[in-house]
This record gives sequence, C-alpha cells and structure tokens, in this order.
Amino acid sequence: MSADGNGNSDNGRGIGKTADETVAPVFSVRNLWKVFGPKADRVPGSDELAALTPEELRERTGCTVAVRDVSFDVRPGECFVVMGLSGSGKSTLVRCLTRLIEPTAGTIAIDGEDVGGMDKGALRDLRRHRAAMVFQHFGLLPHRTVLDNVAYGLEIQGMGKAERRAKAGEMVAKVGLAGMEGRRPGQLSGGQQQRVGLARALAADPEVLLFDEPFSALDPLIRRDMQEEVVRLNRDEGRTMVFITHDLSEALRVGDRIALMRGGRVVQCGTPEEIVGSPADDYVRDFVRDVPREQVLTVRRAMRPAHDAGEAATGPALSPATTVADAIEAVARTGCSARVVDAGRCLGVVDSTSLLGVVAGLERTPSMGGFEEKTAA
Ligand SMILES: Nc1ncnc2c1ncn2[C@@H]1O[C@H](COP(=O)(O)OP(=O)(O)OP(=O)(O)O)[C@@H](O)[C@H]1O
Repeated sequence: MSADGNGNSDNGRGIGKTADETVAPVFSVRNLWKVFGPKADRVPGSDELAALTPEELRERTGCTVAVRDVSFDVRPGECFVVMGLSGSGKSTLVRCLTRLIEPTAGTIAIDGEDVGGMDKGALRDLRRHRAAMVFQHFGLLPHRTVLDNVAYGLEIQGMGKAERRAKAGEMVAKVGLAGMEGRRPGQLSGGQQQRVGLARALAADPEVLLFDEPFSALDPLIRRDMQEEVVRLNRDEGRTMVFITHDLSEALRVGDRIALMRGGRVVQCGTPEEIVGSPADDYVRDFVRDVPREQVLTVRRAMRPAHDAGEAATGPALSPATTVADAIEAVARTGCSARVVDAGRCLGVVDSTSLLGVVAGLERTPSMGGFEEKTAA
C-alpha cells in the first residue's frame, strides 16, 4: 500500500492488499434474491420460472428479478465495490444488506448476526450505528451550518451539545473542511457538500460505510479528489466499505475487491487484478477491454523464475505488489531485469519481454519466459 523499501509505489490503492480471508466476514450474503412484482417469492424456488429470460418472466408473472441468487462476503477493512451497468441490480443488492429493501429469499448476516431476524429497533440500530449509508444526494439541511449538519445524527442519538459539536468538528477536519464549520450547504461546492455528507456518516462511527454512487454528480476532478478521500479513509482507519458504482475506473481505483453484476447476477467477484487479468467470461473481458493493464496488473503476473543465482541476486528489487507500469520504469531505467522480492526472498524476475507480454495481454507458455497470444475462452 505504501512505497516499499525500494521506493516502489504500488499506486497508492493498495494493490495486493488482501483482507485476511481467515477472519470472520462483516457481511455474509448467501443465495440472495430480490424479485419485484406479485407473488414474488414463488420465483426463487422455481427452476422453471428462474430459467426464463427477464422479458418472459415479466410477461408470464409480472415480476422483475433485480438480484438473482447472489452470495459473497465483505471482509473487515476492505472496500468492496459493487459494479455494473444501469439496472444490473447494484442499488437493490446494497439496500437489501440493511433491509431498506426486503429480500425475497436468501440470508444476510452482519458479524454473524442474522439481519433477516432483526426487529424494528435492531434494524434502526443497524442502519444508524453499524452500516451507515452515504447517498449521492446527501440530504443536507440547508439552514444549518456545516458543523450542525454533521452533528445532526449525533443530536438524534441524544448526545449532549458540547460533546456532539466536538465530535462533529473532528469529523469536519477529517474530511478536509476545517475552517468551513460555520458555512451553510448553499455556500459549498458539490464536492464540499459531499464531504459534509461523508463527515455526517462518519460521525456515527459505523462499522461499515455503504456508498450508493456517491460521486456520480460531481465533476471529474472533484470526483477524483473524493475517490482519494475514500481510499485514504479506508486505508488510514481500516473502515469497511461497500461502494456502488457503474464506473469501472472508479471501481478499480477504490476497490480491494469488485463484484461485477449483470442482470441481477454477480458474474465475477475478485480483486481489480483478477478482474482485469483473468476475466471470467466474454462479458467481463469486454467490460475491461480498455483498462490500461500496466496500471492494474502487478509483477506477480509478469514474473518468471530466475535463470541462475546471479540473476536472482542482481537488479532492482520490487515488492510483489508493484504495478507493471512501475516495473517497466525500473527495468527501463537500469537496463536490466528486476527481482521480485518478498520478505527477503526472491520470488522471480521480470524483464522487458515478460512485462510487455502482460501489457499485450499474452498468456505465458509452459516454456519458461515465452508468451503466446491469448485465445478467446
Ligand atoms: N421498486 C421496484 N419495482 C420494480 N422493479 C424495480 C424496482 N426497483 C428496481 N427495479 C428493477 O430492478 C432492476 C435493478 O434495479 P437497480 O436500481 O437495483 O439497478 P442499478 O444497477 O442500481 O441501476 P442504476 O445504476 O441505474 O441505479 C431494474 O430492472 C429495475 O428496473
């Protein structure tokens, strides 16, 4: 995530940051369905109905399947992105997590606790304290100052005035708005208003932040700023996040893992590197076609065994999380192959052929070091 001992950055996102798979997940979702329409609950149980195309199903039953048999875990400390085109089911899926939309079938647990079995009070607590939502339309109160907007949620919780103003001040500073506490929302840019919305969600100190396309209304530069803010919050605080977007570059920038949705299904769930480097099918391959591979893929994919002990001991040392783009720079600068080193051990070597092979999307052949054109799956 940070520059390694050799000054090799892995682009700041934390490529290679792998949330520990052995720890218990924050959210655990199994076989989740959301069907809109009359007698929706007959659809998940019926092989015949579930096999129909969306159009056939609508014609025969009047139902729309928004989420179709989806299972995944969100691990502590990760930024889990739900990505897909408009209508693919992203918002419905994430709203089901806290039952803002009632699932039709399947189970959801938060920290092992069944969300389906929660009563009204527990659900209120879940939405306020455990999994707070940051919306695209941040719903700020126009007549209140920035500070009071941020403190609003704490006021509802019954926190005393001095304490909530101190806490709100801390959050305002955390999102980079120190000095603007006394302004009203109308005196802020769209990006600054979004930061107030973020500070308000953070003030409740939720275990998970759920973002629903939070930045899609912002202009590109401010949007980039906000993405960096999210990455920073995730990295510095280790706060778990679920982030909806239809924008692939945003997903790649903020996500530790990405669930790519199509027609209510998750067609692939994996790290940006897995999605771009090993697309699960032609749909995903098409989706990631224009991604600059060298900025997402790491030297792990370009590595080959060292030819001899000499090669394994010379050349610049790179961490396994180094992007191919940074490795190309290191190899070009020094004019020799670079070693991929982890905890003092040389895992392999990258050279210009192996790095260019990854950029070109070629598959490594069994004969060490060679590449061949990738054939469509
Ligand atoms: N209340 C509803 N009643 C009927 N159908 C719905 C309802 N809400 C959503 N849908 C349908 O469910 C599907 C998934 O919608 P959803 O809003 O979850 O998609 P999305 O990926 O978030 O889209 P967008 O990016 O446009 O917000 C769509 O076909 C949509 O028309």
